[in-house]
Amino acid sequence: MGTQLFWFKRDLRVHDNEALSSAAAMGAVLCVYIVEPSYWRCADASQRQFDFLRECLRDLYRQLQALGVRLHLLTGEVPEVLERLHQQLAFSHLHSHQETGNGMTYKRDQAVARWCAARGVHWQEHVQNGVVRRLPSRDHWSELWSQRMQAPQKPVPAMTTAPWPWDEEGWPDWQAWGLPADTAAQRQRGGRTEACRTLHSFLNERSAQYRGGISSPLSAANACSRLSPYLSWGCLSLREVVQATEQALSEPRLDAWTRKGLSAFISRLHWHCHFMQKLESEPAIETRNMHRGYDGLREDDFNALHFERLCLGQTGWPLVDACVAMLQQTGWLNFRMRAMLVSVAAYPLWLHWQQVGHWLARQLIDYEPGIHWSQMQMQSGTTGINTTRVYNPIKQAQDQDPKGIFVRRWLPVLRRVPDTWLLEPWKMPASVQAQCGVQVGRDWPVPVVDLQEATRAAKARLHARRNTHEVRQAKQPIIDKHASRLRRDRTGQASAPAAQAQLDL
Ligand SMILES: Cc1cc2nc3c(=O)[nH]c(=O)nc-3n(C[C@H](O)[C@H](O)[C@H](O)COP(=O)(O)OP(=O)(O)OC[C@H]3O[C@@H](n4cnc5c(N)ncnc54)[C@H](O)[C@@H]3O)c2cc1C
Repeated sequence: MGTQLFWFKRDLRVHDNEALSSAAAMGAVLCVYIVEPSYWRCADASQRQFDFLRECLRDLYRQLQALGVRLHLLTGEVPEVLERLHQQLAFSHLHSHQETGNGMTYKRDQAVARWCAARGVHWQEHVQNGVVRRLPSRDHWSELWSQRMQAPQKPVPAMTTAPWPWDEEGWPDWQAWGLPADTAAQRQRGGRTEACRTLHSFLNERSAQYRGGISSPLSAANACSRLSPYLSWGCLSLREVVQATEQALSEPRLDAWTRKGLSAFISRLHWHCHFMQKLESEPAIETRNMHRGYDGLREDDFNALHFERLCLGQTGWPLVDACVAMLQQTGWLNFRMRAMLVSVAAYPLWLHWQQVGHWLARQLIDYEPGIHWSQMQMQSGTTGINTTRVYNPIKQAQDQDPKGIFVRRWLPVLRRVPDTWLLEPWKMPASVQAQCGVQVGRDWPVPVVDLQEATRAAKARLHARRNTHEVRQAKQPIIDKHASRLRRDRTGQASAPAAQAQLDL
């Protein structure tokens, strides 16, 4: 066999890396990571993700070094880089994982396939998780997912390497690309070492808080597993997380509360691939409504002021603005708060999901296009197959942050506002404003719309569309293509098949 080229994508680990094991079994391997300027120019990419990736690659470099193999970094568009490399070193096989990425990576992979065909290079794309390429029907998808998750993990392979034909390249300078600077000072650190530490602390120390702790933004940062960025970048395989959790569940002394929490956690790992499968099966949902009957609903009404207030965290609704502040600093939010942000954007602010989705994606260090765009559409009411969920940010604050601890933590300006006015500071009488030193209009914005009125109007517009004959008629094919065939009970256990399962919040 000739030289095997291994192309790391979002699978930044050597353990349980099916594609790497397969390449190593076929001969001497050259391992590359290609930094693609056109990817980083996409509207859903950001410097905080770029910085996180760099940490992942540093860690991967050390993992490979321990195997006597070097990770080579290259910068450029993938087909051009492959062409340059191939001229120096005629590799026979290209190995990678299948990727369910954004529109740019989808087109890039098509270009790579054409390049491989033209050069006679055999491209082996391996399965990475529970997402099935060219899935004919959703009917048996869950069984396939379980089979893949139960398969044995691939051990770290023994490897031989080939001589590298070029000088080593350095890490590219983000600023030199002229892209906006964006760092998240309190974000998680990248790399498998951190990923394993996080998995270990979740399973051994934090999982008792999972049940009951994941909805409030106060407890969620510790109660949630925090594995999302490591799963998105492939520092951990989904299978190893599923199997480690099952191992923890098999511990006879585990209490019932933690057991239920861990079962619910496994059901979310299932949802990880369930949502990604939607984008894999229909890449267009990144750019257009899943249900075309909702086309034109919000597109022409885009309000730049509403969008600016959302992105700056100046909507005037304290829980929303506190979530934006946390997101800017950490690159992470729990599910309920993400859903609330999108609901506020989609209903009272009446913003189309695409611009909001790009902004939110750039904030997230765990950005996973398949989950993200499916969730954006679901929370905006354009899938046509999910119940409309509208989150009232004032009620959410009463339920999830009743003492205002989270809001005051992330919005120092509100620290001296008395509890009575904390959820609606713009209603504070002038005397209270003077007492606490917060002047409405100067220190705190008045919301751009009346929450109740704007939400009522938005729901009415959406429901008017939903109730038309054409929209109802077009629902079934979407259910057939995308809906889960499992109904889950509150613990996340799969039970009887259902036309459309909803995520337990
Ligand atoms: C508008 C919106 C956008 C989102 N964008 C992303 C995204 O880009 N990347 C991403 O990983 N998650 C996304 N989610 C889902 C969810 O919010 C995050 O997975 C979760 O907050 C990550 O934290 P965790 O790993 O601690 O979660 P845990 O509760 O510990 O869950 C473990 C894992 O299960 C998966 N998971 C959990 N909840 C969901 C869900 N609702 N749908 C699909 N998979 C889930 C994730 O892989 C997660 O890492 C989004 C949700 C919404 C509402």
